[in-house]
Amino acid sequence: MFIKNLQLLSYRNYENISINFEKNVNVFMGDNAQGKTNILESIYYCAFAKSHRTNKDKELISWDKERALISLNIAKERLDKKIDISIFKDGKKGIKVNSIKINKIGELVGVFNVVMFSPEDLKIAKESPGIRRKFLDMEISQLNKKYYYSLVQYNKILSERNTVLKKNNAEESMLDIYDIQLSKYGEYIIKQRIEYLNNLNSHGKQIHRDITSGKEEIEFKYINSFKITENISEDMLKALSKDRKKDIERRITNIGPHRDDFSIFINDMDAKNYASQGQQRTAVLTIKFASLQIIKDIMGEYPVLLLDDVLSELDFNRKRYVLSSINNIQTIITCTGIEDLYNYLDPNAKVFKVKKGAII
Ligand SMILES: Nc1ncnc2c1ncn2[C@@H]1O[C@H](COP(=O)(O)OP(=O)(O)OP(=O)(O)O)[C@@H](O)[C@H]1O
Repeated sequence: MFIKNLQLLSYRNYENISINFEKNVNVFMGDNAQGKTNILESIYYCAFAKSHRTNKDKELISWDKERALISLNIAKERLDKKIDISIFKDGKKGIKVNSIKINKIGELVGVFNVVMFSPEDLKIAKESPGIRRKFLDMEISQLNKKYYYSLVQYNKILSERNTVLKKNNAEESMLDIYDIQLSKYGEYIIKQRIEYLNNLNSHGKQIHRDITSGKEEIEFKYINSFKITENISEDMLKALSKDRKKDIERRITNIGPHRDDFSIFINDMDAKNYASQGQQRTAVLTIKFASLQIIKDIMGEYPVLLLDDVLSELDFNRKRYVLSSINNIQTIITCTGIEDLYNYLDPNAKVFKVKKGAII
């Protein structure tokens, strides 16, 4: 799939712009704080109805305006799609797909697939488990609606369970009901995450060898917050029951997929503790390129790749790997200069200059 056109109205520092994209490589070049990331952010928003860098939608609306509008025209192999999103100051949003209003975000997720690589993604390799869970949840949700809905349900039940735990004298009969429901959704979530990591291993291992010229082996391993066997929902139910006293004491649910994690091993060493910054960056690059392949396998076509200011941080070989691996993948790159990319850039690449919310 590829984006044909993007229109922004009152979106951050864009008053009213329309951009026609090249099918392959598009580069947005400009000094800092001119509006390059804002373009990628608005595209990402059309995939998840969420910004990649803020939870406060209000920030996306131009300061002196009441409403922002994003319109994205996408060419897909089967049927072209048009996504229109209005974001209002009071936190509400209106979403249309092919001019038909949708009521649930779940109906949007998966319509348009995207893989974003931004400097914040380095946190996947080195920071807390929540970042890695978020990565898994976003990636799997865009491939599998049932996963998205299961996650929404799981989080709702979890929050209700935690509310009961926060009361003095937690009502145990309520906890019994929540435990059964959590275990049912929990099993599905864990199974899908493990399957995703299997896919990440099957693509990522070769990609990582290619990027590191065979010097490094990578492996991804799911880490459960409780012991699992063939029957995960039963295991989870038992673990919740075993931890009930602790949960009541601490007033929070201590096990479940909301506490799981995954490890990245590079040459059998946990990247979180032992990898250099360069190795962590390469591991994330591998994850992103493997994600592209997983989406292609499942959805039948490549997603759009968004590279936000990450090329300048990569060394010569990695930069070359990226730019030689994006044939047939629409890629939108932001950077402050392209001198060092010229030799590898697709000759048909379209270069846009961004200056103070205007595109040249
Ligand atoms: N709600 C808003 N209304 C108007 N302008 C905004 C709003 N939010 C952010 N901006 C402006 O957008 C600009 C930042 O844009 P962006 O984050 O896309 O920068 P960038 O070109 O990617 O820069 P860098 O290279 O530093 O990452 C700033 O000038 C900021 O003042």
